[in-house]
Amino acid sequence: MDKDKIAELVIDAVGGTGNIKANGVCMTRLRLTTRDPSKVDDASLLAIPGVLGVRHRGGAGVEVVFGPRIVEDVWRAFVARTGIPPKDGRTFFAGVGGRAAQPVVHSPSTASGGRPKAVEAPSAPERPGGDSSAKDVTEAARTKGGVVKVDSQEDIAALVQLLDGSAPDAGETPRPHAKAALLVINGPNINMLGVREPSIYGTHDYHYLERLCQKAAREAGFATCEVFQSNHEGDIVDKIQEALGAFDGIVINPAAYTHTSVAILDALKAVALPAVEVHISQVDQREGFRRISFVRLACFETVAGLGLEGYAKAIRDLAAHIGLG
Ligand SMILES: O=C1C[C@@](O)(C(=O)O)C[C@@H](O)[C@@H]1O
Repeated sequence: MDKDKIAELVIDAVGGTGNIKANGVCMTRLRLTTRDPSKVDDASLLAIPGVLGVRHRGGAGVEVVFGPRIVEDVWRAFVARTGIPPKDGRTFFAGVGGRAAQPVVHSPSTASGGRPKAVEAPSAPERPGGDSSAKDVTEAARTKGGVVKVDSQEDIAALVQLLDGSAPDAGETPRPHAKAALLVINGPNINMLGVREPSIYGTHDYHYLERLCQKAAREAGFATCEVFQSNHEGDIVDKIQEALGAFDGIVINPAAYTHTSVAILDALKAVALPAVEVHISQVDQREGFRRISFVRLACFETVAGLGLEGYAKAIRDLAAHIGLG
């Protein structure tokens, strides 16, 4: 949908221009201060295309969460329509098209820190290129194209929060998208479940996995779940690209492409949807080449070695990550 139309719908849903006292924008959110917060219609806001959530701050503050790519366009249209200048006269941030690679936490499920944990072998995997720290990304944000400004502790904290997928600040009330859609992607030979190496991958067939994912998605609060499988790298890249704007998160088992595909990594980075990597087997305890995962660099968590049940965990963790439930 056109950003101007989205801005118009936002303005209507918060009670019209007359109800808006101040506005601002951060990397992911349109931040408004209202005159009468009771006029804010959360359901209408959540129904607007591109809106990922609504958060209330203090008595009169409301934040409409869009995500890093579209928020600034919507905000510009919003300012043009309302004529209300930004609160502090500055824009915040734009132009980082995707999340940075997240370090995978290789720890038991009691890992601390409030963010989803990886369920993986305890040994550190080899990862091509290494991790990007938030500091590196912040620096990149300053120097690369399309960037407006990242110059305060608050900006950096917000950037870290986005990269980290960490919990919202105390006092905020996360309200997830009313119709969250999940995409589960499976790579080559996963359609051979039940037949292929049952001692490693179990005896259940692919149809069983599809049903398991559908059930887990429903229970986790997703409104829809598509389970996709392909033996072809390009088809998986196409599917990931098509997910932009159509799905709220991805659970992916790239199978053998895990260990080889920069193209799938790049597609995941391009769409920047929250993603979980899942493997049926304990990849870190098998042949050396299975310890390399390219896609891991674009996923906030890896679940491995839990059999097909690992998909259910990945789906639950993704749901928690995007604020469902
Ligand atoms: O096909 C697969 C399946 C797999 O991704 C798993 O789910 O354990 C592990 C990969 O190494 C392998 O190529």
